[in-house]
Amino acid sequence: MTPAIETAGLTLRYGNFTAVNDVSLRVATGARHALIGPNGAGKTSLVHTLTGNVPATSGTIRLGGEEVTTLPQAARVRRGLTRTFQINQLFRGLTVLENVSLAILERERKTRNFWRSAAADRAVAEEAREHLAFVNLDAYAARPVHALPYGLQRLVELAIALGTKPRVLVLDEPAAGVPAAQSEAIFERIHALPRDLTLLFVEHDMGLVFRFAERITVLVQGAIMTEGTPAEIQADERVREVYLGRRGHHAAA
Ligand SMILES: Nc1ncnc2c1ncn2[C@@H]1O[C@H](COP(=O)(O)OP(=O)(O)OP(=O)(O)O)[C@@H](O)[C@H]1O
Repeated sequence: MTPAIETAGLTLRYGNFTAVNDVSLRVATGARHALIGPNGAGKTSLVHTLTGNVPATSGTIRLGGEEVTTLPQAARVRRGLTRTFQINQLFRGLTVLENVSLAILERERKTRNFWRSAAADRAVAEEAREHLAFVNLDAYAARPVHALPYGLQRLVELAIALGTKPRVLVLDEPAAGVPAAQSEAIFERIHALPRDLTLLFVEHDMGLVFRFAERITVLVQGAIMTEGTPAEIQADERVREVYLGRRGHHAAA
């Protein structure tokens, strides 16, 4: 089966520094695939190139078999590759419902001639409410985003991403900065996403990674060190060494 994402020799340089080094990654359709590695390993840089925030220096990126290497981010989103929005990208003064509705409106405006009408507005609000119900935020729909606790704002990010109708969702530390009890709740919602939606996520908490990932790629100094099932990665001496710090500190230096 054609992978949801496939990169070949993907490289990203910042000046003389190679942040992503010759990465050939395959993410299967419907996968729950985690990207892990010590601080500074290049995880976020790899996400940036995949989603089109930063152009790759060399190599290729395919989305469902179609090459998207040089497409801008918005064009990749239209093809179904979405990255969760960061909190600072939310319209914090607008309500939760308005934020999710805007993502849907943007999608509709881009994909077909979408004339504003009462019926269209109703359809958008209805879909937005469905996404909010999915992340258990129905009760917060009318609140301004800034009034929500941080953990709930992160769930708004997820609802907004769903508003783009993704086929592949890339999540860069979806629960970072959130108290442990709430990060469980965020991952529980991510876990409940439809099985045909491919998930690639960066996560530091190994407990969450081993519970929710089915496939794990380990990145060290910009390159793939190994890839495997959670059991394989857990048993891998080299991975342990990286996380115990010796090579990890070196990598982060
Ligand atoms: N815009 C930039 N210009 C120059 N170097 C950068 C830039 N962005 C990141 N880097 C460097 O690239 C390396 C990889 O950073 P990146 O943020 O991708 O790692 P990471 O694995 O996501 O780390 P963390 O787990 O700490 O978030 C780091 O050494 C970082 O300092």
